[in-house]
Amino acid sequence: MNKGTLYVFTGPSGAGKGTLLSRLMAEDDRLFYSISATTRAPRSGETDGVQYYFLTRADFERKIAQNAFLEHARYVDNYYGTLEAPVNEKLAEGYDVILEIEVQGAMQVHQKRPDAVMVFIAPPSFEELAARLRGRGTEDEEKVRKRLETAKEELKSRDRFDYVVVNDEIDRAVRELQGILAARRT
Ligand SMILES: Nc1nc2c(ncn2[C@@H]2O[C@H](COP(=O)(O)OP(=O)(O)O)[C@@H](O)[C@H]2O)c(=O)[nH]1
Ligand SMILES: Nc1ncnc2c1ncn2[C@@H]1O[C@H](COP(=O)(O)OP(=O)(O)O)[C@@H](O)[C@H]1O
Repeated sequence: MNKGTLYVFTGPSGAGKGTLLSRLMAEDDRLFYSISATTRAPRSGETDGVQYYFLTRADFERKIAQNAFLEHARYVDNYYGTLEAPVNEKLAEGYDVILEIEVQGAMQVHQKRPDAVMVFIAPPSFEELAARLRGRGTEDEEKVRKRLETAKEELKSRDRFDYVVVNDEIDRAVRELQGILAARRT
């Protein structure tokens, strides 16, 4: 029997998911942030086991075959996935577990765990999304373009979520997210 609640946070790359969630995590010790596995290369400053478990494609595919993933998807040129065991452990311990994942994976979780709370983080506009992604400076222009192409599709699925939070101003958006969590805990 799960004691905690599973939250799925989705939204296009550059919308500000990481920024908002790190703020949320810092102020709430009942939350557990699920560390995903990925085949993408670490960015400078990223460490294995902190931002992601960085796996080779062969290791990732082995884990798919072992059914180790709650969900997994290909995003742009890489695999990303949520390992199921730690999520279940933390929910059983009473933590609210946060998944920060893209849309295809979010829909898989929605199917498998209908009680998961689905939250879409949206940028104020497509232009602002592009500006944030370029401003972050973590991807070269070709990868930025691919992410923005994917974002056009992802933005169409916002209506399939329980909540849509527009990340216009960080403090305001964090307060809105805190309100969603508080409503689920009463
Ligand atoms: N399906 C799925 N998507 C993930 C997972 N982890 C991260 N993602 C998503 O993959 C996309 C790319 O992530 P990343 O390369 O770290 O870029 P960033 O999120 O823009 O910093 C983002 O939309 C992430 O939310 C996961 O475990 N499963
Ligand atoms: N509300 C906001 N206003 C302006 N810039 C923001 C806002 N939220 C996030 N950013 C910036 O936008 C970029 C993308 O945010 P990030 O959290 O990395 O997005 P995601 O995790 O969704 O890919 C970062 O450079 C971040 O500092």
